[in-house]
Amino acid sequence: MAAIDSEQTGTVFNIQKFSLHDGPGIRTIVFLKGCYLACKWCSNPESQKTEPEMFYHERNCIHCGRCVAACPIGAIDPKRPGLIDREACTHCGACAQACPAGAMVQSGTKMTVAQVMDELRKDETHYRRSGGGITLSGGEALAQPDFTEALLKACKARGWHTAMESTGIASLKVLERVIPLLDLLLLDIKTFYSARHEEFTGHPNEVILRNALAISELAKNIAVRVPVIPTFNDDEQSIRAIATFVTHMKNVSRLHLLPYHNYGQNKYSLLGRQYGLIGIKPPEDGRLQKYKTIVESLGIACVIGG
Ligand SMILES: C[S@@+](CC[C@H](N)C(=O)[O-])C[C@H]1O[C@@H](n2cnc3c(N)ncnc32)[C@H](O)[C@@H]1O
Ligand code: SF4
Ligand code: SF4
Ligand code: SF4
Repeated sequence: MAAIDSEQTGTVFNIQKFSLHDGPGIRTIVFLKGCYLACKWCSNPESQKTEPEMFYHERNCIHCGRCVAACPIGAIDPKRPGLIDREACTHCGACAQACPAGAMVQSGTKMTVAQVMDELRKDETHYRRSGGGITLSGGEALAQPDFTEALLKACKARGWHTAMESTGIASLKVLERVIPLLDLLLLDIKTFYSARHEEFTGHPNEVILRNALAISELAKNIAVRVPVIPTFNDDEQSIRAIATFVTHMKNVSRLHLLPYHNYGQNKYSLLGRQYGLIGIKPPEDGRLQKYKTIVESLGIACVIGG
């Protein structure tokens, strides 16, 4: 394996330890910032922009004005600190550093591969004992290809199991560098229909579908994941179309149906944004069972949930 670039830098917004999801055993999930899509239901809205962003927790705010004084460009409203001119904001982080109350909190920080590895190594015994490892998530880890490649190489050099949650959006060159470093790829296919994809995620899906076929030649083990989102793809035709597409892919061990949840909804207001799917309820269990039967009828193992 080529030399590992431990000084490669990426923007990370969370390192979540002791996860029992997103791969086998006990895992650490490394969440990277930046995404090509903006799915209306996304539970990690803070992942979508590449740069660090500010969460404003109104209930913690003591209205001391320190963030306003610290901001070098006057982007924070003196009367309502939650009103940040997010277009003008340069992501310098001075407001969060000045806040004494944990009301202004920065999401996203630059880290080197060496710094992330220092964190991951603390749980190495758990990975070894449980057959676990690390999972890259986001955002889209492929949007930071050099960092992702260097981090995966560092993990493989220690013999850890590696996984990545992804939409597979990247150039073929990037895919060829990154995908072979994974023991498991959790690959989202959100819908087969491009116009519907564009309406709900901001982008069409031709590249995603084309890449999925290319990836399936490169990957050791793919678990396809379909977030089942009412008003978007929560119908038999949509699920059958995805599953039929998956029959043309190689190295797929199973397809997961992920029921919609609204766990990330409150984060939208903390970021000064509108949630795109207000009032939508998770799909009913009976419908999910029906979709599972459809997927299995095409010869694909199917699991409801992560
Ligand atoms: C946050 S995404 C990050 C990885 C990558 N961007 C993707 O979409 O595959 C991780 C997983 O969460 C799922 N997800 C995001 N928001 C969800 C929601 N509101 N309900 C159910 N699943 C959701 C995605 O479909 C994906 O499988
Ligand atoms: S991150 Fe910097 S530029 Fe943006 S609001 Fe805070 S202090 Fe102002
Ligand atoms: S520094 Fe923190 S507590 Fe003070 S006004 Fe700003 S957000 Fe509120
Ligand atoms: S692709 Fe993933 S991270 Fe990006 S917006 Fe959609 S669910 Fe969120």
